[in-house]
Order: sequence, then structure tokens, then C-alpha cells
Amino acid sequence: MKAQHGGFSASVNAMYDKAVALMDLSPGLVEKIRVCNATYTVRFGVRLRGAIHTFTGYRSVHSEHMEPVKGGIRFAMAVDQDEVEALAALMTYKCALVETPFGGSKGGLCIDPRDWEPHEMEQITRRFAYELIKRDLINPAQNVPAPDMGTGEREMAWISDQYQRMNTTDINGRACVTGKPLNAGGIAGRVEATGRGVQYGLREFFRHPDDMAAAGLTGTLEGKRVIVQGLGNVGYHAASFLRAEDGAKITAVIERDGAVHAEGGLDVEALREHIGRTGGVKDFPGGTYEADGTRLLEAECDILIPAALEGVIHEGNADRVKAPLIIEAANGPVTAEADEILRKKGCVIIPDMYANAGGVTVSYFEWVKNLSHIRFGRMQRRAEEARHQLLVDELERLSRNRDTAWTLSDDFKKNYLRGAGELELVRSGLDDTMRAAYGAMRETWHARDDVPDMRTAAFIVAIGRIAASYQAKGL
Ligand SMILES: NC(=O)c1ccc[n+]([C@@H]2O[C@H](COP(=O)([O-])OP(=O)(O)OC[C@H]3O[C@@H](n4cnc5c(N)ncnc54)[C@H](O)[C@@H]3O)[C@@H](O)[C@H]2O)c1
Repeated sequence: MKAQHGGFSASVNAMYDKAVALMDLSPGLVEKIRVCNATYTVRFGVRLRGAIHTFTGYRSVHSEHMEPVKGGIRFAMAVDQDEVEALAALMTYKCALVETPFGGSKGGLCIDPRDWEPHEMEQITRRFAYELIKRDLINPAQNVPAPDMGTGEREMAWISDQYQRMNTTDINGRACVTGKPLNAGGIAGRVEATGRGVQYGLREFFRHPDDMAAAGLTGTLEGKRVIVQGLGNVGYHAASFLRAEDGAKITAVIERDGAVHAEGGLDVEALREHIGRTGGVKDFPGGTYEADGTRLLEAECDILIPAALEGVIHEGNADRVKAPLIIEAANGPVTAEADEILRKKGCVIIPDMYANAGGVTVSYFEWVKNLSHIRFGRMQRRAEEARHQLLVDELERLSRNRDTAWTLSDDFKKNYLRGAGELELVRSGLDDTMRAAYGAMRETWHARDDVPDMRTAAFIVAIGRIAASYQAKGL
């Protein structure tokens, strides 16, 4: 599905060039920020099922203006150097936009995880991790991966363990990777974080009537028709939250084996369970099946959420896309050519570097938690508890002195004293981040007549911050 002219990197660079043309930066700095610093390619063998199998993997470092560099590891057959370099570049811009103190990186392994048993995947993942760890391409201070397509908590736990076996005296070893399970140094809310960020980003859009007007939308998220491509980690969580908490209707889901649609809305939880059990959307009883799923990208809806692959909306189909609003949950789902076509049609695109930044934001919280060696929010909770206890004591004293009948219930005391747990802190930190980044992006979008869209605005904000970092520190 790489329907991109000149590849994914060329598409990202075309968008970058459009933004820097509106900025006052020296050509040398423009070039330095654009280029990918380094890409390491590894080919390694693993003995499986009685034979040696050779795998090819990559770790690309786009910008080290801040370290560690950060970016997921993708397991998919379509992984290649161009793809990881484009994804690494997007990580640089994304981290700058949401102000996480990281440079950009990305990794990938050419593999279809469905071809292998879990114990074989463990062997392959550990071996890939070993190759990267021994070159400091996984390291808490230098390069910190996370999940991406085809990987999740399971793979992150193996990578973390592999690093710690090879670096037994590194007290910060757990911070070498984020997206780990909770019982292996993860943080509450990381699995859902990218989908949650998509939801928060949409909520923020719907808080701004003039932004909605640009897409010809009115009202709230309630009842809006949403089409989602890819019901994986990001797509599922976004769809599930939007449906359950904002009242949106998921009218179609596009997956590898086709699509299902239902004008009245799909039961996302039942569909997820069906995909898990059968491997696809076919035969799902709650909707109509369509073998040519990609056609649903062009169906009537209010919001289109591509949450699978890059390049799915391209020169060849952009003109037929009817959604007035696209939120890019996936990285690079709209090519540079399609972006132009859609903008001319009046479609508003909430760009990937903002839309899917929830993952890296909560990864940052996890990294900080690992480095601080204390459960996230624990100190703060203790301080809050102490403060709340003072308040409760004082209220009780007052009530006694005035000889009134009211006393605080034990329930109230328990709940009041409990304070915010890790999940609440993570969610509020994510919400705050998404609001601040949206504000910076829209301010640039609206402040200047020559900034045509939100994506260009996002690039301008991100590049401005990276340039400032280079100018402050030198190269
Ligand atoms: N996981 C994260 O935290 C994270 C963070 C930021 C961005 N992203 C981006 O979000 C996208 C999805 O990542 P994910 O982690 O949800 O991956 P995932 O592997 O959990 O899910 C991907 C889903 O897309 C489906 N899919 C694959 N090929 C498809 C096709 N041709 N047509 C329709 N559906 C297809 C898969 O079956 C799967 O359900 C990627 O672009 C990734 O880079 C992920």
C-alpha cells in the first residue's frame, strides 16, 4: 500500500519544505533539520524450526538535537529504510510539537508476526534488540524505543529484559524502552494513550467553532459519523472512547480483509472481539461486509480516522474522499499530493504529528517514572494526602466547636484522601499536553494568512523549536 510518489520520506519532506518556505531560517539550518542523521541496517540469523532464518531490521536516528532520541519499533513486512527514515523524521517534529524533550528515531523489522509462534517471536525480538543494544541504539540515555504497528507491551518487556541482562549495573535500565507492561515498569494508561490522544485532539477541535466552520461542521462529537481504518491499538482505543464517552457513531471499520459498515453505528467492542477470534471483519453479524475495504475511505461521514498505514489517501483517491475532517491517527496516511487536493476541496486535516502524539507523551511520563524509581505521582499523592488531612481535621474541629450535627462520612474521607492515582495523573497530563499543542498549532494557523492549513502550522511550530534548540546549543 505504498502509493506514494517518490516514497514516504519524499512526502514528509515536501510537507516540511512547504513550511520552511514560510519561515526565516538559513538554508544550512533548513537542510540540517531535514536530513536523517543515520540509519543502521542489521541482518541477523535465528535458528527456528530446524533452519536458519535471516531477518532484516533498521533503527533510524533522524535528529539528536535532544537526547535520548525516541520512536517506536514496527514489525511489518513492508518495513524498509525509506519508511523508518520518514517515521523517524515525523518523531522529531512530533516531539517538538508536544514539547517532549526527545530527538526523533524509529525502528522496524521486516516480519509478519502472524507467521511465528510467541516463543519464536521472543527469540527474534531478543536477537534484534541485542543487535541494537550493543550499538547503543537502545539505551535509556540515548535511544528509547516504544511500540508501533505489530508490536506492543509483550515485545517491549522482552526488549527491556534483554537490555537489563546485557547491562546489569545500569540502574536506569528499565527506562531503555517505553510501552512496557505495568508489572515490568510500565505506566497506567500507556496502552490506550495514542487512541486517547486522538480523542482529546478531536475534543479540542470541537471546542473551537471557527476551526469546525473551516470543515463545515457544527455541534459536538455526539452523533457524528466516524469511519476508522485499522482497529488495532490506536484505532480501537480511539473508536471505543469516542463511542462510549462522546456519543460518536462508528459507522464503518476498514481492516486488512475488507470493511464492515452500519449506518446506525457498529458495536466496536463486539467487533474487536470478532477480529481477535476470527482474524478479520468478515462475517461480523453487526454490520454489512465489503470485500474492497479501501472504498469505505471514500464513504460519507463526518470524521475519517485512518489508523493503520501510511499513504492510504493518495493522488488516486483523494478527490473521492468525502469526509470534511480527517484526523491522522496513523503516521503519514495522507500523501503530500493528496494533502493539496483535500485542502482545495475544503477538507480539514488534523495532522499526524499532533493527532497521534498521545503515545510519545505518555511514553515520556513512563521514562520519567522509570528514571525517578518511584511510582508516578506517589510523592505528590503523599503530599496531597497530608494537605487533605489538615483540611479534614480542621473541618471536623469547626463542626465540633459549632456543635452542629454534621460530621464527615467515612466514605467522603476515604475518597477525598485517596487523591489522584497514576491513571488520573497520566490522563490529565496528556489532556494538558494535547490542549497546549493544539493551541500553539491553531495560533500559527490563524495568525498568518499565508499558513494554509493545520499541518503547515504544526510543522512551523515544531521546526521553530528545533531551530531554536540548534541555535542555542550549536550543532
Ligand atoms: N502504537 C502507538 O502507540 C502509536 C503511536 C503513534 C502512532 N502510531 C501509528 O498508528 C498506526 C497504527 O499503529 P498501531 O500501534 O495501532 O498498530 P497495530 O498493529 O496495533 O494495528 C494496526 C491495525 O491496522 C490493521 N491493518 C493493517 N494493514 C491494513 C490495511 N491494509 N488496511 C486496513 N487495516 C490494516 C491491522 O490489522 C491492525 O488492526 C501506525 O501508523 C503507527 O505508526 C502508533
